[in-house]
Amino acid sequence: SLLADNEYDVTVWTRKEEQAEQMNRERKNRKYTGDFGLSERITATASMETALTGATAVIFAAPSHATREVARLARPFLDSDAIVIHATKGFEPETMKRMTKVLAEELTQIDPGRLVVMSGPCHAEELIQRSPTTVVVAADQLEAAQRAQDVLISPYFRVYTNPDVTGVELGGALKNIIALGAGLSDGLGFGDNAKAALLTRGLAEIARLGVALGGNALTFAGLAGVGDLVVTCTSKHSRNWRAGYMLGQGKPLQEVLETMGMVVEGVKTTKATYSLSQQHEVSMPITEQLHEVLFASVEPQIAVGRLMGRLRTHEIEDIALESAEKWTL
Ligand SMILES: NC(=O)C1=CN([C@@H]2O[C@H](COP(=O)(O)OP(=O)(O)OC[C@H]3O[C@@H](n4cnc5c(N)ncnc54)[C@H](O)[C@@H]3O)[C@@H](O)[C@H]2O)C=CC1
Ligand SMILES: O=C(CO)COP(=O)(O)O
Repeated sequence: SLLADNEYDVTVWTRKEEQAEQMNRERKNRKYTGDFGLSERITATASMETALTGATAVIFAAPSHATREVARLARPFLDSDAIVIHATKGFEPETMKRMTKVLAEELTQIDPGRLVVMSGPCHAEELIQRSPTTVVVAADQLEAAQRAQDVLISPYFRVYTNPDVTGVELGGALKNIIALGAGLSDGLGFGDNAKAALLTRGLAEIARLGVALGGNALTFAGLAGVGDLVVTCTSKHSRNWRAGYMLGQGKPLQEVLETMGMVVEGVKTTKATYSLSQQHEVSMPITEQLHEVLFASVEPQIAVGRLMGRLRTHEIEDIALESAEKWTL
């Protein structure tokens, strides 16, 4: 809808023929955006060839576990000059690869430096209402990020550029873990103090892993870091928060995922991130305890006790070290 407002003709690809037919017939995407009317500029199709023939800009927005499969379907029809943007927030589950890596491996006709990631605080439910929204686009090549910015920017959608592809992708993926934790905290009946703690200490561990994997620390203070963390931990639209809330109320994971019926990226991301943190020897206590709750049947209350009872430590190690003389560390 944003692109249609920007006066582009838009083709939405969906794997389900009946969904494409319903969208074209009723001019609504009932399951996902309810009664919101779709612009005449939008057409849906289940044919990748129809979707991509003549396309100058392509946005991949499948869940992370499906991105490789969708990219493989797209490869034969994608023009090598097209600007390719992805909006997926997660890792490939088995390989723990970031989405630009997966796309680079599959879309071999596209120069990897021109692959763009879009991330930041943006719930579709609000964007479709044209509520003011800001995001960041990152690519190795500035010209690619600027082309994406050009296509997407609108009076209600402000788009910033950033050269830090790694940081922007990691911020978008890792915030989902903390959103699960924030939901869980609310589901357990804890207050705003607990949620603020999760957000702040969550950001600290996101940035620790992000920097270890090559991201810029400042990116995590931006839209793809703290911005997305705030929206996803506090919004009623957040699926990850809602899933966490149900877990906090004592529902088993399988039941939570079935009730949601939509992708909850944070679950698979917790597994992948826990492995990455072990591999890179980065301390991620919140991720570790959430991993225990999700995959080792540890009771949330026990996990909270373990987090609160950890060995006492400095808030910011670097500042403590700078003050070593004063403090005689
Ligand atoms: N919903 C939102 O506001 C935002 C979502 N995202 C990201 O976008 C990605 C998708 O999320 P949503 O659209 O919200 O999820 P969703 O669960 O609402 O929709 C996912 C769509 O992907 C389709 N799909 C699932 N497996 C597929 C496969 N193997 N091949 C083709 N299509 C497949 C489903 O049929 C469904 O239409 C996620 O990575 C999410 O983090 C990013 C920013 C905002
Ligand atoms: O990434 C999002 C908003 O920026 C969507 O988050 P949820 O998956 O938690 O709904």
